[in-house]
Formats: sequence, C-alpha cells, structure tokens
Amino acid sequence: MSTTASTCQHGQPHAQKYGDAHKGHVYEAGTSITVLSVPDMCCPTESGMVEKDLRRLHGVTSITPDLMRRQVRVEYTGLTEAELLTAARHSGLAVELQAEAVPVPRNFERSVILVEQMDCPTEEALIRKRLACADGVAAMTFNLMQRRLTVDHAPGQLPDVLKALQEIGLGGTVEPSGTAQVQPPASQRHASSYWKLILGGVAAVAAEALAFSVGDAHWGVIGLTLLTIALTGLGTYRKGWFAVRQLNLNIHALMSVAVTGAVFIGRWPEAAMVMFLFAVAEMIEAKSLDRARRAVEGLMAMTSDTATVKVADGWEIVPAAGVAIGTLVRARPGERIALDGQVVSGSTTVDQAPITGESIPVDKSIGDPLFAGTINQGGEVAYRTTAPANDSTLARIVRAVQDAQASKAPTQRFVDTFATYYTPIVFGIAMAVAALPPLVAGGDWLTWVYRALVMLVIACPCALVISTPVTVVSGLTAAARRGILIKGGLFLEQGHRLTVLALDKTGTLTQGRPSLTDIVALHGTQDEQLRLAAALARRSDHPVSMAVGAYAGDRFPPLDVASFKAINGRGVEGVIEGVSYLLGNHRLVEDLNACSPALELKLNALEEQGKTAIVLIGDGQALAIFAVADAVRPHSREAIAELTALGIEPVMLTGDNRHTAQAIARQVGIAEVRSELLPEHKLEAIKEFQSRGAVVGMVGDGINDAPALATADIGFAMGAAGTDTAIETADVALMDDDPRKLVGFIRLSRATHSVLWQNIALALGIKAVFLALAVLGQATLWMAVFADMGASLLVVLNGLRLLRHPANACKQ
Ligand SMILES: Nc1ncnc2c1ncn2[C@@H]1O[C@H](COP(=O)(O)OP(=O)(O)OP(=O)(O)O)[C@@H](O)[C@H]1O
Ligand SMILES: [Zn+2]
Repeated sequence: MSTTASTCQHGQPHAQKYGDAHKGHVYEAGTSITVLSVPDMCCPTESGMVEKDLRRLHGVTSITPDLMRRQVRVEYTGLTEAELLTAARHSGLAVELQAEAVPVPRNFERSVILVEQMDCPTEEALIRKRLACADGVAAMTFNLMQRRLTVDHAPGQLPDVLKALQEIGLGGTVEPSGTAQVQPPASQRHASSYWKLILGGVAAVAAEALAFSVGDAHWGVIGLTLLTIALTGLGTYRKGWFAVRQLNLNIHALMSVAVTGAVFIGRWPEAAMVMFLFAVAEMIEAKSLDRARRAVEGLMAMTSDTATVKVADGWEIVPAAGVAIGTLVRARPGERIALDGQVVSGSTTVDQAPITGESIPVDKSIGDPLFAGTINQGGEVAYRTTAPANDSTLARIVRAVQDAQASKAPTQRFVDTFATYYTPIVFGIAMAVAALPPLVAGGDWLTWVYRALVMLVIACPCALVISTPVTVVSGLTAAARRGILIKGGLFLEQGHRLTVLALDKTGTLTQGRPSLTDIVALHGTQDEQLRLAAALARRSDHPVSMAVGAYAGDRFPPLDVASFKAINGRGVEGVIEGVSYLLGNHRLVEDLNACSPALELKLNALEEQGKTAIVLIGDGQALAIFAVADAVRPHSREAIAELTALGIEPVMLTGDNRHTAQAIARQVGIAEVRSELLPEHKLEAIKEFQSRGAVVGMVGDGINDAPALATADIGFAMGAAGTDTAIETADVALMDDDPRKLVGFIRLSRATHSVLWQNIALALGIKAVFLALAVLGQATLWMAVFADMGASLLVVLNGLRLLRHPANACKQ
C-alpha cells in the first residue's frame, strides 16, 4: 500500500502539499509513502538488513523502521511497490504491504473503494494516472491483494472519483468508512510452534540425560540433538543464513554459528540445549514486546463499536465506524460516547479520563464538545458528530503515539551506532581467542574454540538495542494514558534537560476567560461608553475584548462598525457613526498621545489589583476605562512550586502590562516576569534564554505565540483536546488545561531517562562480565545464552515498568 501525492499526466505536479504528523514535514507532490509490514523483524539487526536493501534502490528518500510495530515506512519517488517488495525481501525476511495507512491529511476525507478488476500493477498505474488529474485528490493508496483503493480527497469529491474510475472502465464500490482503522498486526505465533517448542525441550533434556550415562558422542544423543535443532532451530538457521549472506551478524547468524560450532567440537547435548533455550527466550522477548505495543493500542480499546443514531422513526444502533459527520447520536447515562461531537440537547457530566487522564467529571451542556471513548455519567444527551470514528481525538492520539515511536530518540541513535561497532569487534575478539592461543602458545584447539563460541553468543547487541524503543514506547504510552501527548521520543528524552519553562499568562496560568469588573466613565455615562466599547469588542476574539462584549450582552441594539482593525498587542479600532474609536491598552493610549497623569493613576490602581485595563478613545480623547480580571487557574500555584522544586526556572511571558503581570506572578509564585511583550518579543525572549545555554520549554495556546512555541526546545500546548491544531503542532500536547501536567511530563521524562541509562548499563555490564568469564574459560554456552537473553528480558521488563509510572505523579 502506498500513498501518492498527485502528479498530473502532463507531468505538472499539483500545487498542493500536505503536512504530516511529524513536525514540519511536508511532502512534495510526487512522493510516495509505503508502509511495509515485516512480522519477523524483532531485532534491530533485522531492521538494519531491510534498511540496507532498500537503500540500494535509487529513488528511496527516507526509511523509518519501527521495531515495535514491525513496520518499515518508506518514502520514495519513481519506484513501484513491487520493486520495493523485491528489494526488501532480499533480506530473507517475509515482507508484505501494510494495510494500515498514513494519517488522513487535514481537511480531507478518506474513502475506501473496492475495485474488483484491479489486481495487477498495470491497473494501478492506470488509476494513478487518471486520478492524479482529478481535482481534490490528495493521495491514493493501493492494496492490490485486497483490490482496495484508498483515496484521500476533498469533501464531496467522492462522486467525481467514482466517475473517473468508470471512465477508465474499472468502476468500483465504496466500502463503509472505518476500514482504515488502527489495527494491531496479528501475532505470528501459531499453536503448532508451541508444540514444537515443548517437544524440542523434551528432546533436549533427553539428550542431556542420555549423554550423562552414555557420553556425548552416542548416536542416541546425536539423534535427539538433531531432533531438537529441527524442531526449534530451523527458523534461526534460515534467518541466520540470510544475514550471513549479507555479511550481517545478527543474533540468528551468531546463534547458528555457535550451535554449529558446538556440534563440530562434539558438544552435542549442549548444542541441543542452547538451541532450545534460545527459542524459548526469543518467544518470551517477542511476547514482552507485544505487550508494549498493545499498551498503545489499548488506548483505542476504550471506544465503543456501536452508536445509537437518529433515524426517521426513532433511534437505531449502528456500527460507529460507518457514522458520517453531522449525524445525530444519542448517549444514555453510563454509556461510552461513541464518536466525537457537539452536544445539541440535554446536559450531563462526562468522565474524560480516556482523553485527559483525569477522572473528575466535566459538565457538558449544549454546544460543548464530546470525545469518543469518554463516559457519560449524568443524563441523556444528543450530539452531532464532528469526526468519523477513525479520526476521533482518541484515534488521533493513538496515531500520534504510534508515529512518535517511529522517530528515533537520541539515545536510540547512539545505541544503534554503538551496536554496529560492538558486534564486529566482539566477533573479531572471538576469532582471535579461537585461533591465537592454540597457534601461538600451543593451547588446546577445542578449549579455545569453545570459549570463542561462548563469546559469539555474547556478541549480540539485541538486549542493548531493544531496550531503548521499549522504554520510549512505554514512556510515551504512560504519558498518553494520563492525557499528555508527546510527539516523539526526542521530546520525552529531552524533557529531563529543561532548565527554563516559559509560560504564557493568559489561558495558561490564568483561565483565559476574563470577566469585566470595572467601568470608569471619564466622559458621559457608563452605558453610553459601554455601548461603543461593546460594539468594537464584539468584533474581536481577544479574551479581553470578549469580556467587554459578554458584559454588555444584548443590552444595546447592535451598532455598525466600519473599517474595523485589530492592532497587534494593543487593541482594536473602528468607525462608528462616522467617528473613529479605539479600544486598547495603555500602550495604545500612549501611541495616540491621549494619556494624562490622572488617567495613568487610575490605570495603575486597577492594574495593581491584577486586572487588565483598557481604554476607549474617541476623537483622540480617553472616554472610559474598562477593567477585566482573569482568575488564576486553581492548580497554577501548586504546579509552579513543584516545577521550581524540580529545579526548573519558571518565567512568565505576557503581552499584558507590567503591573497586572506582576500581580498575577505574585499569586502563582513566579519570580521572573517579562511583560508588555509583542508576539515577536516572546520569540526573542526564548532565543535569549537559549543563548545563555538554557534548554527552554514554552507553554502557550498556540494562537499568537506559535513562533515562540516552535523556537522553544519543547513547545507545550494546553487544553489540546478541543483544538485539532494544538494536537498536531505542539511537541507536547496536554489534553486538558491542568498545569500540573507539566510537572507530570517532567517527572516521566526524568524517569524515562534514568531507565534508558539503567538499561544501557545493565546490558553492557552483563556482557562485559561474561566476556571476561568467557576468555577465562569460566563461562559455558548455556550461561551465555541465559546471560544474553536474561539481559534482554531484564531491560525489556525494566522499560515496561514505565507503564506503571505512578498515575498521580503530577499530584505528589
Ligand atoms: N483585541 C483586543 N481587544 C482588547 N484589548 C486588546 C486586544 N488586543 C490586545 N489588547 C490589549 O493588549 C494587551 C496585549 O495583548 P496580547 O494579545 O499581545 O497579549 P495577551 O495574549 O493578552 O496576553 P498573554 O501574552 O499573557 O497571552 C492585552 O492585555 C490587552 O490589554
Ligand atoms: Zn501613560
């Protein structure tokens, strides 16, 4: 399956580009993306083999292996899927096209069309060419095996796509949506493999027992050994052979050499036991990895499969996957909300823990958003759906976590590089140990070859390499479960290095919903001035303006405002009944030379109470002051105190005036305040901290602080559940607006960091000890297998521990 951005017949790529979940990633038209599924790829040496083969192809631009999902994502131009498959299969591993697709681009819909006659690449090419010229088609993905064509198209374009298919004589039928759901790759293990393993174990033990009484070289022992290898080791040999052919020393190659070597030096029962133990250990390791992978998919399990939708004569239960946007759906008390939507009747309280990690009930009434997977605890509500099942907020969280896994964290990159040197070096030492002592010092060949074989088993870097992705995935999943969406292992790992955290005032430390507290008329009556101010304020969605507009309500008949304009960081202006008015902060008053000592005194008095004051100016004269107050979030103070205790310096950045900023800062316990900043100044502040060597996080709403968020080492968005953009653009999205989640993130990041390094130390430590024991002749093959696999298991389990990182980490 591949996704192709459109290229037209005449070779003109469409102007269209679309972003990816990965930060800042935009594909040029003409790039295809294919996700290959490699079920046997469980160790990085194997992904390395696939990667190497794919790199040889001209036109491959990017390869991202994902061990956890056993997938390889390939970006390429000018190649066919068949060529990709052939190349990838050269590694000897089974490779298939992955049925699961790339995220739907924003503002596009995804349709799955069954094209009965499409079963060979010629038809694929035909469709590609025809649809590339259709308007509004962003991407196509083909699955020839299932004869399915998936098209991402602009809403309402589906009929045109079908018509285009008719025109080229293929036609097609639309399948119900939801087919492109996140699906766990089926586990590859069959019951028969368990039986083989058990029988192999029995044969290995029998070989050992028999050898005890009749000696190693007895035909019975040899027979039982060969039986064990046949039952448990053929896969290892096969994979090992493919690797060796590519001069790649993966665990299978090393084990094959070790077992074969043991056989050659006459250690039959040991060969049987080592083969068997290795097969068991591999199975256990695969199981633990599955567990890490399922933890992510488990997030998705919280949705309900059916929805109760409105039909002509009442309500009907239908599969949630097929419900279109805009459908009226009902949720009874105690039920899970089936789809994302907006309440249209009734009111209730909802447990939003699946999204935010907080099980405090949230009130919902008409107009409020509902999220699929959350639990309706109060009354019955009806809501209109706003997203298909496979694009709900929860589904997007799951996809973001899965995508995050694939991007390598810095430690992982380091470990991978290390591993590429480690194995050949240990292999070289093993060769020297086998050959040098007998040649140079007249040592016993069998003894030294045996010691070398032990070293081969230790030469596998699997434990080391697998530990990082497992740890990172566990950390990402643990975070998602408590409502913290981290967009890459990089950010999870970097969190522990943060030294400065810049926080926006409005909406971050405060609730962002100020209300009007004072009106001071300087001329005329309060009502007269409020009428004018409200007319201007209603045109703006700035929280300060909204407070003025809300206070006025519909007390006054609406006034016409001409030439309305927002003045960045200052206020708004417009012409009412032929007179030009402005409404804005002190800076605006100064700009207009409309200030006076008396006015200044009044402004300061209000501001020192933590209120934001704005002035209505008409005909160059200050007419009235309006003050609004924004309540500090209940947990801001606590969160700031904990951040400070963790050694992170909180800094408040705000466009608001100095007095108000300082009053709020005092309330929440922040010492350093930067006020009266224009949006570009926030960016400069971040850069300034960075130039001092600080690792800077920035928390904001992403509206006027987007540049600062992007420049910060880690950009946090709060209250992301309701806003699609925040989920997609922030590095870390906090699903609700509890600032204590910032503390939770830092703690989790620190825990992840220490687990990563514990694992590296553990894996390398065990290897180092065994390497020494092997050279000294104190280690047996058995012990080496135990040590190697034991190390793998230990690091995997240690990584999985993060999944249980205390849920209340942010409240301690
Ligand atoms: N549309 C507007 N209506 C009323 N006042 C405004 C408007 N735009 C700006 N102001 C005034 O200018 C100040 C700075 O605005 P700006 O949007 O830069 O910061 P902010 O978003 O309010 O604060 P923060 O930086 O803490 O989020 C506001 O506090 C307000 O007094
Ligand atoms: Zn002044």
